[in-house]
Parts: sequence; C-alpha cells; structure tokens
Amino acid sequence: MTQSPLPELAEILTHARVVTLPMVTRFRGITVREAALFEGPEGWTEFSPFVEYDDAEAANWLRAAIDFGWRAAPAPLRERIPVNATIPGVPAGQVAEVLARFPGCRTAKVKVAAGDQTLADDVARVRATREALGPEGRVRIDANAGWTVDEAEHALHALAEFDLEYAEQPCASVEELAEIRRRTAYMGIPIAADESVRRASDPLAVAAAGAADLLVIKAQPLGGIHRALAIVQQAGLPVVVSSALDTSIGLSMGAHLAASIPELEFDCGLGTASLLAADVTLEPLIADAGSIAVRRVQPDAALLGRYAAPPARRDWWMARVARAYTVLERELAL
Ligand SMILES: O=C(O)CCC(=O)c1ccccc1C(=O)O
Ligand SMILES: [Mg+2]
Repeated sequence: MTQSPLPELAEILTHARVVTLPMVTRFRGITVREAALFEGPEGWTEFSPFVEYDDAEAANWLRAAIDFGWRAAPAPLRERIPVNATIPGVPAGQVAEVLARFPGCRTAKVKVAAGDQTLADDVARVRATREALGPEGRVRIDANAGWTVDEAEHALHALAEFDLEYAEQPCASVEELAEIRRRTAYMGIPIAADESVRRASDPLAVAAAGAADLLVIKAQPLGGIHRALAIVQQAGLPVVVSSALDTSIGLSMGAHLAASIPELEFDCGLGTASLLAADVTLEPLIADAGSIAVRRVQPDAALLGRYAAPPARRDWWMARVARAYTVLERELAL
C-alpha cells in the first residue's frame, strides 16, 4: 500500500474543534456523538472513532481524516448518492416517525438482535418497516454480530416473509458468516459483512473466504477513501458505503467514497445525519428525495460554539489524536 506523508501533528491540531452532538434516539447504546473536526488544504475532515476503541483502531480513523483533509478525493462518478433510512432498535410503534426523518428513502435498514430486544420485538419492527415502505420498498436488517449461527437461522426464518434485501453481520466471525450463509442459502437472503470488514486485521478475508455476498464499506475505519477504494477493487463483491454515525463532515467523506465506486447497486447507509438532533453545518447532508449530495461540508462557527465539547472532553480528544498520530508515525517508519 502506498503511503502518503503525514502532515505535522501541530498542523492537524491548529483548527481542530471537538463537538458533542445530541442524538434523536439512542443508537448503538449512545445518546450523544462526539467528533473531532480538522481543516486541511482540501477542506474540513472528521476523526470520530467510538470512545471505547483503542489507539491502534483509532489510528485508521485518523489516517482517514488526514486522507480526506490533505489529499484530493478521486474524481466523482456521480453527483448524488441514494441512501437508506436507518431504524435503531425502537419499538415497532415508533418506526413510522423514524422513517419520516428520511425523506424519499425507498430503502430502510432495521437494527435487530440488540441486547434488550427479543426476536418478537425484532419481527414487529421489521414488519412495521415493511408495512410503511410497501411492497416496492427495500428492507434490510443489521444484527451487529448479535446472533449465534443457530439464533441467526431461527431469526432469518422468522423474518424471511418480509422479503429482506440482505442480512448484515448476523454473526460475529467469518466462519460463522460462512456457515449461516450455507444454511440459509435456500431462503435467498444475501449476507453482508460489516464488522468482519471494518474491524478485521484483514478486511479482505471475508471476501476471500466466500463468507459474504456483499460488503459494507466505511471510509473512516478503513483508513480513508483511497484505502477503502482499493479494498472495494480487490474484494470483487458488490458494496454498500455506510457511515459510522458521522457528522455531516464525515458523511461528506463517505459520499465522496461512494461517488468514486463504479458500480453502486445498493442504496448507501449515509443518511444518518437524520439520527442527529444537531449538526455542525447549516447545510447538513440530510436525504432529499432519497439521496444526499456529493460535496464538501463547511462547518458553521455558531454551531461549532454551541456544540463545543466540554474542556475535559476536548482535552481527551486532543490527547487521543496525538496517540493515534504516534501509531501512524510508527507504521510509516517500518
Ligand atoms: O448503515 C446505516 O444505515 C447507518 C450506519 C450504521 O448502521 C452504523 C453506524 C454506526 C456504527 C455502526 C453501524 C453499523 O452499520 O453497524
Ligand atoms: Mg452494520
């Protein structure tokens, strides 16, 4: 992999801002999203690894932030990216109001298998989504590795009547994905890999093992647009570009990645600005008629001030950037 030189740490931190954004509903256990934002020669960029990730994992996210801020994005092949609605693990009765936040989206991804949810809850949520979107809508699920192979087989059987577009990361390991894919092939539900790509030591292992039908590709955890694009090219599978619950600045990185992929047959998981109750820009990358624009995003000074992280959190993030930077420096020195 070709390495670009790193900008100086001081240069990265000069215009750094840290924000704490409230969310509309709890999503993957959090109700606020923290993010660090930097300004490079190419524009604003984002560093927002989840707080529990260690420095080695966060370093990939920093590589991505530097890539988008300091290196020109590939030429876009399209101006807009169709996106899916993302339905957190809410009660079925709240599905319609969540969907209403994603104007014009024909596709919805429903979170299932969360710790506090029963299969009956999941079935009810997926049913409500299918009813709201109608037969022409596309409904996919994401279990975030929450099922064993047996549980996944049972759940997919129960959910098959809703005509699923695919099931994302039903189980944790590549071996389990291969096994559930074999067992449920007769149902015709494609299996997508997410954590097995973005958190694996080798993001291509799941494709090489034939354990998934498609890959979920995220720019930040995969080290940025250029690295993610190389993974897409080498994997040889269809992909869905998705967000990590980014601010609109991180979403603009995802949109530029999606715009550079020649074949984009699935709607992308880049509509997540709708899950934030506040954003850093006056022109957020929110779905309009089911798609978001491919453009750079400029933060608004007043919003950066209003949602500035408390000093202790800002210090924590600045120290984290420095530690992740050290990891990248060591890798470059090898
Ligand atoms: O793909 C989407 O619809 C939205 C993004 C999403 O679900 C997500 C957001 C943050 C962390 C993990 C995930 C995930 O896909 O598992
Ligand atoms: Mg996922």
